[in-house]
Amino acid sequence: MAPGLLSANATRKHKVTVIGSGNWGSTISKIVSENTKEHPELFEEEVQMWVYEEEVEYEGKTQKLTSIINTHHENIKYLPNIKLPTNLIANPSLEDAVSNSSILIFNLPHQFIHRICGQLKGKILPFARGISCIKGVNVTDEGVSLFSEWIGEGLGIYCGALSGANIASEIAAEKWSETTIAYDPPPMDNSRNPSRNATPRSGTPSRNSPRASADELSITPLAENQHRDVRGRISKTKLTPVPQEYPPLDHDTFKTLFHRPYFHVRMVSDVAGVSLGGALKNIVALAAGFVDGRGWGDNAKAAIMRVGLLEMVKFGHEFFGETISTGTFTEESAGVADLITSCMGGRNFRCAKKAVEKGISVQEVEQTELNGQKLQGTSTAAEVNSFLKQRGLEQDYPLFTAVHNILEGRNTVDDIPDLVART
Ligand SMILES: NC(=O)c1ccc[n+]([C@@H]2O[C@H](COP(=O)([O-])OP(=O)(O)OC[C@H]3O[C@@H](n4cnc5c(N)ncnc54)[C@H](O)[C@@H]3O)[C@@H](O)[C@H]2O)c1
Ligand SMILES: O=P(O)(O)OC[C@H](O)CO
Repeated sequence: MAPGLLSANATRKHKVTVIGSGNWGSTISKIVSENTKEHPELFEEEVQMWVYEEEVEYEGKTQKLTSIINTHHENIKYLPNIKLPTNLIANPSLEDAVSNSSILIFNLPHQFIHRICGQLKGKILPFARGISCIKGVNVTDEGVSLFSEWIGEGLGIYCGALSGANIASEIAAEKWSETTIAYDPPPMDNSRNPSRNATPRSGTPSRNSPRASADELSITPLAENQHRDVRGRISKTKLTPVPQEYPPLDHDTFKTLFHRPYFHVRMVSDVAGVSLGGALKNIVALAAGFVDGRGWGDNAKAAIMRVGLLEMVKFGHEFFGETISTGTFTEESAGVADLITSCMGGRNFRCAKKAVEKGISVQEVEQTELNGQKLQGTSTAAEVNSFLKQRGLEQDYPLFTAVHNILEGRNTVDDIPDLVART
């Protein structure tokens, strides 16, 4: 960052907490800890990582995972053989880990986020800002929401999203990759340096959108105390501005926090597109594993990716059409690139492939092969299916529906070609 861009009033530094310490949680913690150390003008050097405490066997003794991480600087269970920076502190207390943190990075399997957010209510700084690295969707009776919006509304903060073609083990080994961070800074955070967030809001209002009236959408200028939710509506959440004593929380600051020579960041504003791409590609990756496990080869896998991408874009436009940009799916790491890497080597792909090869369930492979790591595709397939079924739309998403039905034993892999034939 050019020093001249930093506000002259910035006397405080941002404290960063990562909530979650799995395979990706530990990798992202490594990345941000390297950057807080390199940028003391913006961030406190020490990074907190909340760890769901476990007892693990290490050097012939049963020990707490947090104490192993803090002593040996390695998460031996979820990210073995990778040295973690010494300024990264593993903390088993959620409340203590988030205390006084102005940047909260949510990075845990989506099945645990409800309970964690419930525990965080009232415990975080009112002006904290979040980045969700979670790949999943939240389905309730009212509809489907993204974790970025669900966290933001639940905790009364603004929350962006990070997602991309990011298999954690490769990034932890510092092999080059790209990612996408979507952050649409609330104007109140931006007023000190409006030119610093040059990326325009992407996406165009949908004509068929039932959710937001035209004058609510991004064509309407916002008042100083307003901001938009991820669907482009004027948000009902009342935000507390980031105090002037802190460096502004904008695209430049977030890029400085996450960008590494081996982890290239592109900043965009389409939070819905970035969040949705990361969630839906996990369903497609299961399908890719199914056909690969069946021995059908690369042509079949490419067909799965083509159909899957179409369903991802269709879902985005149909349910988040107000703001979502097709370009997020077709041009960003969070879209097509994540789809490809996940269908070639992700955990969802690998477990689905092995399940077909061995004639057992994907859940069984997850239990026996992943050493506590969690698949996101199986629950996302069920959640998306329940949402589509309630609306009578299963037939409009034949691949998503086929994946759920195969997981449930109602279809087999051999049915896939006929089920997706019209797409
Ligand atoms: N691993 C990857 O390559 C990768 C890459 C990009 C994004 N992601 C996404 O990142 C998110 C986090 O995944 P991950 O790979 O870090 O996790 P993981 O599957 O490696 O680890 C599971 C985590 O869940 C924790 N946990 C277990 N039981 C718990 C409980 N009851 N309450 C709270 N936590 C509990 C464990 O301590 C562990 O940290 C997911 O949404 C995933 O899709 C993963
Ligand atoms: O291993 P998966 O299937 O959870 O996918 C990992 C990442 O999301 C790939 O970008």
